[in-house]
Amino acid sequence: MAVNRTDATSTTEPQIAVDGVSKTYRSESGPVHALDDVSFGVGRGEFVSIVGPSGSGKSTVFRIVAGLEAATEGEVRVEGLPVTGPGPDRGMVFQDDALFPWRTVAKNVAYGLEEVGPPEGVTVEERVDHCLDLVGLTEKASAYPKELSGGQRQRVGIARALAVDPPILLMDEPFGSVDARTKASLHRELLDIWAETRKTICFVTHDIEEAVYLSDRIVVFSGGPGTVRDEITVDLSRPRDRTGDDFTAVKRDVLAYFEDDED
Ligand SMILES: Nc1ncnc2c1ncn2[C@@H]1O[C@H](COP(=O)(O)OP(=O)(O)OP(=O)(O)O)[C@@H](O)[C@H]1O
Repeated sequence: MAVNRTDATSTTEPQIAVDGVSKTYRSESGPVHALDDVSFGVGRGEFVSIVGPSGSGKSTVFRIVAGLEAATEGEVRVEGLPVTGPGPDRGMVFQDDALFPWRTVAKNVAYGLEEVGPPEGVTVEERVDHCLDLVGLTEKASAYPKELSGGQRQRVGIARALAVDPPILLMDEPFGSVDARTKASLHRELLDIWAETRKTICFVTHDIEEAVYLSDRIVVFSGGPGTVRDEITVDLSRPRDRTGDDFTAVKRDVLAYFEDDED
């Protein structure tokens, strides 16, 4: 079950509310304080990126929002209801595409639908076809993951997350391991999908240019333990020109937070 329905709060709060979240891991070498009193919100239909140095808790907060990990203190609410585990309201895309090698592309995309069923009025096959079309992989439906490029595998991961039609897409460094050119085309495709589906996207990256290119807003983390250092609204029209003066100025603003970081 995704949420605990006994604790609904005000409807005026953002769709995703990360509220005073701290996280301490218990490891063999002692406790690791990964997050300290982290709060931020993500509005419905918004594209928000979390950036920060390595080890600042970006993946940890992602996993807590996804419901894969519990907060030590504080809570995450989605639509006002505390997250207690993963749910079909939050699709996840990871850096490691985590596809099933023994399943075809179509069967990988169908995976989540086998549990929750297709959206009303369509069959599993129609839904899979639609999602493969969204990511431009229709002709690879019968291929196996090993027959795909890294960028194509990430597209399958996105199609799989979209298949159950979650209102929220959580993405943890999804393009971290693809080359720069593929990354740029995946960026354009993701923005097209976002514009078409109006999903809320929460995106973790350490690539500042990627964050400025994609996001409405950037939440800047600082490390040791992870805290929210600032939030930057990216007030640039789309499509964005990575070489433009405005773009470069925002990038410089975000970079400035990293330059005086100890990391
Ligand atoms: N399962 C775990 N057990 C113990 N410590 C952990 C665990 N997962 C993460 N940590 C620690 O928590 C801190 C935050 O890690 P996290 O992976 O969230 O950072 P990050 O910002 O995503 O880093 P990166 O950009 O390098 O992926 C780090 O000090 C890390 O070593």
